[in-house]
Amino acid sequence: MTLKLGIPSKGRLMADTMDWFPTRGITLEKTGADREYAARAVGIEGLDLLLLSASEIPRELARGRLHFGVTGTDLIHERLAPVEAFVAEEAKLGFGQADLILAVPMAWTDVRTAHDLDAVAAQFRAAHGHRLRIATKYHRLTRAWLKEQGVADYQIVDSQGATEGTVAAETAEAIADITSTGETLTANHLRPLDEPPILQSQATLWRSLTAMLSDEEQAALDRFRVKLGL
Ligand SMILES: Nc1ncnc2c1ncn2[C@@H]1O[C@H](COP(=O)(O)OP(=O)(O)OP(=O)(O)O)[C@@H](O)[C@H]1O
Ligand SMILES: O=P(O)(O)OC[C@H]1O[C@H](OP(=O)(O)OP(=O)(O)O)[C@H](O)[C@@H]1O
Repeated sequence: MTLKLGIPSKGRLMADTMDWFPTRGITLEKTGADREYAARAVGIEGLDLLLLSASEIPRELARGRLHFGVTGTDLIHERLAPVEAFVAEEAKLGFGQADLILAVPMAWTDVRTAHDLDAVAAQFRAAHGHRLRIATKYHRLTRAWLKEQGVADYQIVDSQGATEGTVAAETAEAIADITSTGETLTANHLRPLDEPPILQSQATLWRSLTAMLSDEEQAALDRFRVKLGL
């Protein structure tokens, strides 16, 4: 058996990951056809490279099917609890920075803080016949943050993409999502609450704490960490 490293299979996160490893002496190369999810690592023995969905990497690390994985802090914290039971952070990679925030319509000029949101949420059900809806794919992190802030009268609406569009589509009144430049929020007439982010995320290299290791894999793991200067 060989050591398994999972990296995001598409987009900026994959490109930036492929640029980061050569700076540490390991080259990651796509192999096969253009759209084939196949790749290999050059410059290190006994390391299999797997291209996976960024959002599935946390689960594969937790199940011990990957020894190492690159994905965002947001996805790890959303999907694994407690994080430290499943993975150890090996290196922050310095890209993929984004904040998980809660945003409301720009027109809600008097909703600036979590406290304001709580006041609106409390009145919302009486006025509209249903609880205030918050669209997000970050269910766990959003619920935990709202609880901490004392906001109770809301419901989560699942949104796996184009979350900023849900307010205009009238399937939610507020959203919790990742933002970096803020352009998507502005374009969709949304504004983050004046609160620190729910979570600050960046692309990170994680090591599985649950993967069983043969002697051979342990040796490959040690070589990998030394090569990366970890
Ligand atoms: N605008 C952004 N700027 C910086 N990082 C971002 C941005 N949007 C998403 N990310 C980060 O990229 C990572 C992966 O996000 P992405 O949405 O591509 O995953 P995914 O949709 O789960 O992937 P897949 O479609 O393969 O399942 C997350 O950790 C996220 O924080
Ligand atoms: O603040 P900004 O720079 O505008 O970036 C924010 C956007 O980036 C991400 O979407 P992405 O395109 O990665 O896909 P998604 O909608 O599937 O999450 C995120 O979900 C926001 O929609």
